[in-house]
Amino acid sequence: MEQPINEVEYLSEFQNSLSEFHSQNLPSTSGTSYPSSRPTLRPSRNHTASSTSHHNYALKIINNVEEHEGLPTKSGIKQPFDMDGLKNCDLSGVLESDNCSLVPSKRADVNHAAKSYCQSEVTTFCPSPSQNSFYSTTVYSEAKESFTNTEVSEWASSVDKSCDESGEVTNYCDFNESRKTSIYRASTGSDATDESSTNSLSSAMYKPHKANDVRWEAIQAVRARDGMLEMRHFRLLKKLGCGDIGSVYLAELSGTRTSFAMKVMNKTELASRKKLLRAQTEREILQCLDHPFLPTLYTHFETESFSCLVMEFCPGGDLHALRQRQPGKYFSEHAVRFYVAEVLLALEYLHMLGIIYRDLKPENVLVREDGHIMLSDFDLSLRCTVSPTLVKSSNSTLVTKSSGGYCMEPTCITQSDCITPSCFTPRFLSKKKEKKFKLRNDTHHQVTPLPELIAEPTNARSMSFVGTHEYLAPEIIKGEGHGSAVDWWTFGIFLYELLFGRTPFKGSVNRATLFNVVGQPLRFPESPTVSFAARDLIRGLLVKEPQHRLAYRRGATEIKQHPFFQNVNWALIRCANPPEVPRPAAIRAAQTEKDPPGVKPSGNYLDIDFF
Ligand SMILES: Nc1ncnc2c1ncn2[C@@H]1O[C@H](COP(=O)(O)OP(=O)(O)OP(=O)(O)O)[C@@H](O)[C@H]1O
Repeated sequence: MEQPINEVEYLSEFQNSLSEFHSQNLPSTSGTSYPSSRPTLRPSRNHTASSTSHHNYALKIINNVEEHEGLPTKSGIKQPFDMDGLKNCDLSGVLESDNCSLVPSKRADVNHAAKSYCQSEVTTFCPSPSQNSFYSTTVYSEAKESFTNTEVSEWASSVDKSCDESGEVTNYCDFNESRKTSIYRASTGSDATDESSTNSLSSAMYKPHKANDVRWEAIQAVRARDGMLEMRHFRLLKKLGCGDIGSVYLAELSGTRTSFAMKVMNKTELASRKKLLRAQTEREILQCLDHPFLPTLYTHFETESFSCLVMEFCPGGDLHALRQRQPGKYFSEHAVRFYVAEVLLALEYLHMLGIIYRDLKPENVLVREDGHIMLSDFDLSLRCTVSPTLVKSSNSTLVTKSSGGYCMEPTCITQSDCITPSCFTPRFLSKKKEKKFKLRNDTHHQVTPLPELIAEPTNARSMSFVGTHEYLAPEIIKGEGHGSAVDWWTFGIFLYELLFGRTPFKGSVNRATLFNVVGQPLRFPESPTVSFAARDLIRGLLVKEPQHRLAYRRGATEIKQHPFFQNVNWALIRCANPPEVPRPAAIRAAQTEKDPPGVKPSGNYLDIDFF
């Protein structure tokens, strides 16, 4: 057996060799430098001060618009901020806690609805038993006010403290027992804790859709041999990037030829920056995901100094970089349809689990080895309860039959001009069987009413000021409290950016951008030419009042039914040919080449220090 290593030395040695490498001033690996990623706004560490400053900042934008060059005057726009509302809105304590309201819900209904929906496979993938237990172990409580604490006891105690200090928070926080602690307990104690060794985390081990994954098999084999995974099992090959709460490394599971992305977070730093909870939220969210367009957490382990998340490695870079490489720096409508359709399925799945993503932007959409996407970065996500409702049921026999079938949406039988026909039939079917399959499906569709499940956490509310300037929804900027509709706003901005190569409300500076989001109407550039359906979808999504926004009530279901997606086969999109597949040489380069010199970590941490 290999000798255990000192991971602090190991990592610092690795960092040193990287700096040495940088100082040699070697040419960039890619030869192309792209504009750095747009930083994400995060709640400040000081809740009370920062919450006030957010709103002061927002109010200042409106009250002092005259100061701002090139912006319309105050009289030129409707007063978009509710001053009285803000006065009455004490945000202390709720800012960083990301509290949300809990929908009173009957456990049985939830389980039944979720189960029926899973059987139908409308979303392609269903929550595993761990997710079902997510619903069933939730402590439901009726929220007196808009906010109910959903965080761990560690957090509750710090909020309690601020409640004592401010004396006002209790009006807004209706604490219930920590449901997080009842589902996943944070591993804080021991030096080396692989999740497999922790009972409370064992549900996270159940990933039914990973059965044939070589990486999963390699991990399981090491577990079977050594008991649990530790740092010594991995060889860190290169630094992939650096985020707000940690650095991501390309890592090889020693003795296997499998690569992973390992997010390494320094626990002392997390604690001193009060980011432990964010890190824990991200880990807990990753643990319950099992979806083709979302990251797989292969394992998590803790060492004395670090908390490490081992995820799937995406060698294709992100959509932000990929867009820069397109002619005109925008994607074709065909490619856009593919990417946004996959993102939509990922968001739908997240909402079904009560997770509001809140940080959609091309930088967070990574490209897998096969060209399909993976939504990454969950440290800003908001968790809340969701009450799935089966609004349209179908004959149970047919639903069962369909669960083994391929296609549930009425639109999916039409041949597509936007996504190659190969995606409409499973790859493993022969031509003859394909024909039969299509016939059977056609008939099926004519007679089978589709079940429709609404799993939109419509009642969730958070007051956090989080996101990326160009992607912030108006309700976040205005501090009105926001819910799942923010994901549909960002989805609209994302769609716009991929189609036009820029976001719709970008101003010369961040202040101007925020002002434009709130006060400026949506406009489309004359070129490139984009279909009416695409523009209509964007118009529906970029409605400033969340309650009038497309998908506000019925979530992704509404968007999937829009003509822009008319011919998309939702159930089989994961078998579709992606617009671009990373070339083997590019993959090899991503895996073997060292970092280019002077690479600045993307996604730099940006506190709201400019307020
Ligand atoms: N699974 C992955 N495969 C390949 N690269 C990855 C993977 N996950 C992250 N990265 C790279 O590592 C960088 C850091 O990722 P991380 O999720 O920690 O933060 P971020 O998204 O950049 O920023 P933040 O979390 O601060 O918003 C990313 O920019 C991305 O380039």
